[in-house]
Amino acid sequence: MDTESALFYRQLPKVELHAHLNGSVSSETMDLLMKRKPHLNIERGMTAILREQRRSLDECFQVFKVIHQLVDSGEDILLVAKAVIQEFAADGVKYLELRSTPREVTETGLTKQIYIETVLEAIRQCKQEGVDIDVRHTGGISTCLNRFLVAVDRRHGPEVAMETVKLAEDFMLCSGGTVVGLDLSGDPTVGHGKTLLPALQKAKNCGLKLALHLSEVPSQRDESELLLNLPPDRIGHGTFLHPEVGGSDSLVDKVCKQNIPIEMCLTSNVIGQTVPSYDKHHFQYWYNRGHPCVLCTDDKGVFSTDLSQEYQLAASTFKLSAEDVWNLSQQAIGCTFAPEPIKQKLEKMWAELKQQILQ
Ligand SMILES: CNc1ncnc2c1ncn2[C@@H]1O[C@H](COP(=O)(O)O)[C@@H](O)[C@H]1O
Repeated sequence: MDTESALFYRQLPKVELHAHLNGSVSSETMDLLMKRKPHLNIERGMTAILREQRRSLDECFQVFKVIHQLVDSGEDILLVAKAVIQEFAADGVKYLELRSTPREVTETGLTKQIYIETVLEAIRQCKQEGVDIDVRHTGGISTCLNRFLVAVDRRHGPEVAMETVKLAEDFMLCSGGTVVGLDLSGDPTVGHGKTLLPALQKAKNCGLKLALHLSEVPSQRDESELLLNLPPDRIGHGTFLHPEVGGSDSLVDKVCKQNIPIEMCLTSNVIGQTVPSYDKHHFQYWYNRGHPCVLCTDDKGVFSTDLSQEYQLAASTFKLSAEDVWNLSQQAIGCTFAPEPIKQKLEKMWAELKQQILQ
């Protein structure tokens, strides 16, 4: 990327809606964690995949297992969550919805409750520190607005999913609006979404927004048919929804009629080889239909990317003008799970920055 366009993408105000906390840990933070736990013998190449490399999805999921060994206490979670938020903010992200799967680790005293509380504490501290810096330097907002989605890992089955929904509901009610929704993620080749329907339905009924990974691999057509009836509020990936790649018109109809935004993660999909190359990415299909598409990073640490690079990649691959790129980043505001006043605040921020950045 030449420096001038790199600056444009960095300065572009952005919204990040699909970021898994443990997949987003930077190599700098990983180095710190590895130093703290030398007995694990984990090296850099085990926690991140270079942009040029290709892996099977299964190999990508092995990487998360390694990272989970490094991040296994409340102290670790506070460290990674704060660092990830600060890195997104430094990349020009103005609003971030982080997602993470609460875990329990007996040896360190970590419980799922403490896990979520710690992420919320990290968000609180970043807000506090951001405000402080803002006051001292009067230099614009130095952190981003944050919301949190509690993640259900599909591998753990329906009972754990139901427990997680209950936990998410409790936190939605006592987090002052920070916990806004539920994510369904995990290895898409494991389990079937129909067993998770009661938990997802319960989440929806209690007011949690649903961001569901759908059709990330080709075998999920029936599952997507079923889950789209809920319906979800956003779709993660949606790589194999349309008929050209083995999806169906019925799936496309459901997504379009309900106008469900799709979170798209170019680098992640190409490295994980669910998409053969950038120019074959399904972004093109949905963008050409005028459907709301939100560019996201997925796992910026594991896939060695950041949101500025994802915008730059989409622009160069699909020949988007600066105005198109601007509209894409602005459209993402409407796809957030933020309440109306926050959306208005973001719209105002975009309007104020437009002249300065697009000139
Ligand atoms: C590559 N595409 C993907 N598809 C599905 N699930 C994914 C994912 N990338 C990440 N995760 C989910 O996020 C977890 C790591 O972050 P947290 O420990 O929750 O913060 C992974 O274990 C997986 O469940």
